[in-house]
Amino acid sequence: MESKKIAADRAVGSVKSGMVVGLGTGSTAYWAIQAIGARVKTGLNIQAVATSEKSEALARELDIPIVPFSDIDSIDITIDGADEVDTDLNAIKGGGGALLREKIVAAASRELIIIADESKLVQRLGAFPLPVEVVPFGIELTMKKLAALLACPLNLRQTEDKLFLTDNRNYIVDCHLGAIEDAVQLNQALNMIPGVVENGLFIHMAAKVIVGFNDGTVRELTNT
Ligand SMILES: O=C[C@H](O)[C@H](O)[C@H](O)COP(=O)(O)O
Repeated sequence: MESKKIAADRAVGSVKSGMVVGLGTGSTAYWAIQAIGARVKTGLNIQAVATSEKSEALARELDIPIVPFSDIDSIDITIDGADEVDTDLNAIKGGGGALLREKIVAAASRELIIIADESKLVQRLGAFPLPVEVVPFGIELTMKKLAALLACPLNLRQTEDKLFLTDNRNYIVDCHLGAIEDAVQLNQALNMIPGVVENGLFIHMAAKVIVGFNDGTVRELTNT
């Protein structure tokens, strides 16, 4: 918990009054939303958009002003977690199923900051199963296309005895790829399959990765 929180606290230092802020999803983004909430209570004046129903509910509890997308032109900064991140600042996201909304918000953001504890840092992406969001219609056909492309074990995500549903009422297929050779090509190939809405590869999207370590230190990774 502490290493997630220190990364989140460092990232929230970049949030300034007047900004439109994208709120990420997950147990690391939770700490960023808490830190933003604490600053709102002491006068930080921002507008926010959320990447999941859960993060929106948390933000509202903390009195962070959530605005509809129709009220904003762009997003100044988004702070979000990741399931894996490499030293080129590429990431796998979607362990919590929020990848589609997260990618839409990240793509509309001037700056995406990924926050993570040290366990998320990897040399090569792919040990974490890549989440792919698919529409329920024709799921069997879409999974056959995924199997043909990936040739790896696929899991249609379940929670208890039910299929997991995203906030967009879609399914998640977790793809057990192992080390990904060419993430750019894979990202494109996955999104070409009809029925696939989006996948959890965030390639060349993050401007900065902030990593919290168990010894209490924080490291910032940038591409510059
Ligand atoms: O769908 C969930 C998101 O992509 C999360 O940001 C990601 O799974 C990391 O979550 P956590 O910070 O809980 O490990």
